[in-house]
Amino acid sequence: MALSLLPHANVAARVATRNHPPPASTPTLLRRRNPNPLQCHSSSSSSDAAATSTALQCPHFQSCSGCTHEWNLDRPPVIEEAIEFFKSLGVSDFTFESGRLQGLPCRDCLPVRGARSHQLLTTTDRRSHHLPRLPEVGSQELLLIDPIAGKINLHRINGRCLCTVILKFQMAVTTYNTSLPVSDRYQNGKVQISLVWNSRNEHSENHEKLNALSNFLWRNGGARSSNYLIHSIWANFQTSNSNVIFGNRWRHLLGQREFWEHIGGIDICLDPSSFGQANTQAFNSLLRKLQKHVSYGSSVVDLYAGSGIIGLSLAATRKCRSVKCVEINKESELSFEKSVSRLPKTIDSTISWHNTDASLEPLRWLEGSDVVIVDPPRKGLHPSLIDALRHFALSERKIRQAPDGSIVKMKDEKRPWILRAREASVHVEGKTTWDKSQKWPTTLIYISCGWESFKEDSRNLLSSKAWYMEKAHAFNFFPGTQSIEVLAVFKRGPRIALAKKKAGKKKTPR
Ligand SMILES: C[S@@+](CC[C@H](N)C(=O)[O-])C[C@H]1O[C@@H](n2cnc3c(N)ncnc32)[C@H](O)[C@@H]1O
Repeated sequence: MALSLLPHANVAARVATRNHPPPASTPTLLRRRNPNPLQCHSSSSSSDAAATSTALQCPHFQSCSGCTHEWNLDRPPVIEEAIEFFKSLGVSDFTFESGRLQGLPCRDCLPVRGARSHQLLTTTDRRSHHLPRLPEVGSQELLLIDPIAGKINLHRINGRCLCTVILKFQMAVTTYNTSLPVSDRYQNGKVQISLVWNSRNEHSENHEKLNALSNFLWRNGGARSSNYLIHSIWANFQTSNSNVIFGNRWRHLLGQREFWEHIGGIDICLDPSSFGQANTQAFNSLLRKLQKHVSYGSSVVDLYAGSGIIGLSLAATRKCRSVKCVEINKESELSFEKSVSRLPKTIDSTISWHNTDASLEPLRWLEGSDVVIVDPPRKGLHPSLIDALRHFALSERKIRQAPDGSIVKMKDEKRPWILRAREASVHVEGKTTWDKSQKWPTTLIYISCGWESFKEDSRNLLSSKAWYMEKAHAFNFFPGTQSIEVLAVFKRGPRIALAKKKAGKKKTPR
């Protein structure tokens, strides 16, 4: 079934890797969680068994463009560079959690091209080979998809080619089924399918193909089928030729409307239109680590917040006095609202979600919080936000001297979209009234999925000595790739050497 779609040279290079598994070595730095059962039972710890347990074990490796290495998945090559990078910034206790290595990612969006193959919709594509497999269907009269290497091949539905009507599809797996023991939930996940349709809306021509396709999928994988694997089917309408993944119009077609996950200690609702992390388990580990870096009762601003998972999880687990989420995608608002509705009633936190561009007026969003969280897209932080982070950190004395403790200039703003953005789209008031005296973040937590942009942003932040980096952790969100997810904690001010700190302590009179 796997088709060789890569250029020849690329395939040859991978064959070479496959033929020579490197010796299994797990440096002390690399701590494995949920080790593969193979490894647990190998008290003889033969190097073969160890090498297998950290191998990709994917039949599509040679034909799929998703993964770059097949062996030692618990130590992606980029880790060597990361160790050196963090050491150069004064962080020598950098940690890397490799987590579970096989069958993890829960979300992917793949383009549709070409026409070949004989499958309904399997999930044996790049990075998604773990997803529950949908039944294979031999009929050539129906939709046939082969999601290898991101190239999904459509055949025909009722004799007509579909390639011109469907652009791509997104699949997301929910493991939220509280009637199952936690250990069984992953294997029993259900798939939410979003079909990105090349038309303006559900009434445009081709709508009968959309209905036929979704009904076909539902009949074969929906709640009443013997292979119940599909959680829901959505359509998105997108006619643009640009790189934009989704259009603005969404329609829920079949199955359950709400898609829930339990991450970071809370229930989270994720509509297909809002951002969702691809590896739920690794993201959960990241959130657990992040929570330890936020003091109880902090005020938090969560920039690039998506549907607010990070901020809401902190509100619940760190009893934050306030959480402000800032996100540019309006579609995430509904998911945020639904998640707020399931927060424990005991939470006494003022929570808000603002639909705006975090790079406009960044000082306004930073003011009044102890902790700022940034989780930007791959390209990293906006220059205006980096400037703002450096600016207030360097202007500390000026801030203290300002009569109202504020350095945000209150110009007479008239632009309606700025004024609208200042108002929270969602606002939940806490019960306790806190002292609202002005303050500025002393902790900056940077979550990054773009290693190159992260390095550059870190250098920019640190160059003025406005911040120093205190801790750094990385997580294996996509085993088999060079991609790592970084969690870095910065503290305001210049780094105070440990020796100096100790010396200072001795002098303190008792
Ligand atoms: C990597 S995602 C993180 C989302 C969220 N923190 C999470 O973990 O689910 C980046 C988010 O930044 C949002 N974003 C991109 N540019 C933005 C901007 N200029 N201002 C605010 N949000 C932005 C995207 O829409 C996306 O939801």
